[in-house]
Amino acid sequence: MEELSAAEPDPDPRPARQPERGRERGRVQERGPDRTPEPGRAAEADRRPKADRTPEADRTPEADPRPAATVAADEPVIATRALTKRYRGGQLAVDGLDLTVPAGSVFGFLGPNGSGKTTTIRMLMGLIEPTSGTARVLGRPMPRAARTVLPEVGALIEGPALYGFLSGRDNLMRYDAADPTADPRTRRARVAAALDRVGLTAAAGKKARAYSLGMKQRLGLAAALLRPRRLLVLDEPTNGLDPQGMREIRALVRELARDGTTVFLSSHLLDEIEQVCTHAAVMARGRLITQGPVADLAAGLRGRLVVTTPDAGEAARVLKEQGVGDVVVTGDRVTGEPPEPDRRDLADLNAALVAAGVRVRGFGVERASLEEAFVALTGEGFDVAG
Ligand SMILES: Nc1ncnc2c1ncn2[C@@H]1O[C@H](COP(=O)(O)OP(=O)(O)OP(=O)(O)O)[C@@H](O)[C@H]1O
Repeated sequence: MEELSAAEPDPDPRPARQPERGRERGRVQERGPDRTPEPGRAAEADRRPKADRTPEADRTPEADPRPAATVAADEPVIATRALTKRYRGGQLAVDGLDLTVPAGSVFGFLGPNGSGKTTTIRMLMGLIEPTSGTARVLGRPMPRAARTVLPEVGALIEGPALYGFLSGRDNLMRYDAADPTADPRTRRARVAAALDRVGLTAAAGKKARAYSLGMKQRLGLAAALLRPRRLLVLDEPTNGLDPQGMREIRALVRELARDGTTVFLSSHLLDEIEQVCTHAAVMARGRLITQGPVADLAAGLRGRLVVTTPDAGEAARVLKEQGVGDVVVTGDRVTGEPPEPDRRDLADLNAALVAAGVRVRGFGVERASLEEAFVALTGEGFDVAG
């Protein structure tokens, strides 16, 4: 959809599909002028020295006139407590969610289709009211503090709403002009900097309808970056992109994070989370399964023993004899569950293989993947078809 859509009166509108994006899944066109934080709108970032800023906790948020940017440095950028959404039809989409997104993290919000990711994001952005529970973004309660919080947040929820008949540059000029706090005298420079940031300078004069999906996503990011943001919320930012487009968006996200912006991105792609994120939360059927640093999520799991050998059959026999479980032979690879470290040393396993005349080319333990962690935690596969 290229045109800005008008706000829908229904507080829980169920999404229209976006045919041009070729998505398999329907979603709301969130970026209507009244419904989504305008990418071009932002308040001045707080420039007071840190020492002048006091923690939020002892203040009444409503009575507090300070901008959201004064949130204490160690306070989570997003914190929800028992956040719950039951849609009018009775569907429990989000069930008692306690989410903590640390400042400075690239936080992956992972879950199969229908697990409640978009519903959570819509509550965080103040687009829909929770049924119960609370959500704080940049230290302020949402949706109550949306007016002060949203200017600090750049959001790309589904594809960006663009005017196809305008060039990329003119689309950004429009977004910037919609920001009452944006100085028109510096508009051109701001737009040029944002285009440069996302690598669209060369294509800035082209009409947006001629942009590839990846270019449209980048233009959406540029719109979100017209002003400095403390938090970027990206809903499935690489969905529908080709591998090159995915790489570009991921590189951009990493770069933004290096500059100190907290990035909250939803995805149903496990490897994307592993590649880009420092932290992650895993959702299934509206409930939080786990959250924490990505490195820790799979660390609790034992990896799989992998032996590469031209003598796979013999190796499998020896490994079973040595107490290795679930031995699987695939070509010249033999894998299995290593015995508990206190029962058998890996060096002894290797020695046993060699003693039996197995020619070992490779021997090691492969780290468990996030996917294995997910399967272990939920007892079910990570089925993206939901
Ligand atoms: N407006 C609505 N009215 C009724 N049910 C809804 C509405 N929006 C979402 N749901 C339901 O709530 C559940 C969670 O949906 P949600 O879109 O939040 O999940 P998701 O993890 O973002 O999935 P996807 O990636 O497929 O969008 C699903 O069962 C969905 O059908």
